[in-house]
Amino acid sequence: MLPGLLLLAVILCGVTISWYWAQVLRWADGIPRAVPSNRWLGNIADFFGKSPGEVFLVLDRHFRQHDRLFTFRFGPQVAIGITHPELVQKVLTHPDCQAKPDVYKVVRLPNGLLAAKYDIWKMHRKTLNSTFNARILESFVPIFNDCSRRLIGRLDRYAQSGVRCNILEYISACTLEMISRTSLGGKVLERDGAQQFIHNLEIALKTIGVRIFNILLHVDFIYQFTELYRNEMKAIATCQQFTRKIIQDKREEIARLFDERVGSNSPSTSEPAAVGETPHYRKPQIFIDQLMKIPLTDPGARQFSDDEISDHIYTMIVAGNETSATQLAHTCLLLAMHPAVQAKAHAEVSELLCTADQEITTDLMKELRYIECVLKEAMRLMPVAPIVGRQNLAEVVLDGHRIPRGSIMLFNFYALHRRKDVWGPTADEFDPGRFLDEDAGRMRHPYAHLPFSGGPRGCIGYRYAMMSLKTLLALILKNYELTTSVRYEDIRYEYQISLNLAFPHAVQLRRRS
Ligand code: HEM
Repeated sequence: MLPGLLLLAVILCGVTISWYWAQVLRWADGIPRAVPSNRWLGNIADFFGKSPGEVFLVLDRHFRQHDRLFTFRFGPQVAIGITHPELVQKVLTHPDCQAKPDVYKVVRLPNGLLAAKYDIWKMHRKTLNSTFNARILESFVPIFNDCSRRLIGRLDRYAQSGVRCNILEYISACTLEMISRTSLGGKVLERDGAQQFIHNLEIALKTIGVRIFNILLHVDFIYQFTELYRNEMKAIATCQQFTRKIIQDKREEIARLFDERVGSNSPSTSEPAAVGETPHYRKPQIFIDQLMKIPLTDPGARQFSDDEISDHIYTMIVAGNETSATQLAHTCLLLAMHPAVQAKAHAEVSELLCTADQEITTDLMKELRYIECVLKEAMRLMPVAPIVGRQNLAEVVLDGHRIPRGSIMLFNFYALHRRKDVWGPTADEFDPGRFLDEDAGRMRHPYAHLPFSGGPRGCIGYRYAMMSLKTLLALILKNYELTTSVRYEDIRYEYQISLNLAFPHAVQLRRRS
């Protein structure tokens, strides 16, 4: 009798839950579904037990199979894949779709732009936009040049020995130096504890990459019992000790400068030139200084706390270093695989740069048009941040479907960048020339090429990235010819914190005379 009643209770529960799910998810019924999909589990089987690289391939397949939008189901949780440039634009620019899904919390920087909740993000983004203006970025040009030259020096031993080199390792060290110097100051890597800081930063970044692809580790209760968690906490504590000291020193320095200035009434060398003079900063406008001076330069803005400053600095490092380094390493590999394109890019650099040690100024960067096309094309084919997510804070209507508040929307820029209806039959080929064709550019949908995402929550550092990467690529090509034995058709991906390769970026370097 009792087992019979229990069975009946289980069946009733199952039917009730099933009915309830069906009611809750009714809004999604008219939207095409990713298949195969199980009635109860949805698409979980498609993702379960797969490596991050395999998850990426599954996502790519689903996004390519749907022209406009579709749903994934993970049990009762629904995510909407947005595939058509028109809808991508609508969502990314929609004022009610600027929040991020919960998964971003693994970044652990609640005040940083990348992962902040909508209200915090809105307030901070408005203030931080000014710290990336054209004049401030121009003040970083000497740092971009200096770091790029140091990279060229470090690569020289590979050119001399002819040994293959994993160019990503060297580029990563260089972009970390750039971002550290522009966000924390010129001498930051000479401070006590700098090597430990770099080492622990790498641990913290790798942890984000591991955790983000393991759904079980998203549950804080489970994660806190793992060794990964303990290592992450130790790494974060060491990094924070390092930056806290810098913040403290900076606060004292700024207070001292302010007192001196009030006393002597003299202008600071780091202030912009007076009206009528060339608008140009005489020394790099370091990010941490900008954050601390905000209440001085904008009396309406409130002062950031130490925690907020720390989160903003780490966010710039997390969002800016690995992405820039990996993107440039992909570009170098693509150029090594395509000698004719490399020759054309080198010809442009040779024409514009008379000597190997000529400074790459902002004016010169504007003239490096083909180099820009090469970078854009590499970002199209191998975008390092291909999957991003948004959550809507109010109902939105997409293609006539009412998407309820709190839904998760996913974008796959890798699939978007290879749509044949946008990019033509050669969509999978590496052809930077397609960005030179202005007519074709005008015809193309503005949201068909989104390596930096788009809308108000797109990358704040895209101009910084383009300037630093142009400088690096121009100097690499001026000094070296790149070759590789890796074939374009053999490219396989691994997904870490960014879209990486399943094998090293192995290139051979030959010094150009
Ligand atoms: C090739 C280099 C880069 C690529 C491909 C890239 C790409 C992206 C993408 C796709 C997003 C949107 C992420 C999302 O919505 O989840 C993003 C956001 C962001 N990026 Fe970049 N990025 C690059 C370099 C940089 C640099 C150099 C910095 C800083 C110096 C930076 C700082 C940020 C920040 C702070 C955000 C969050 C913006 C917000 O939510 O308001 N990025 N980036």
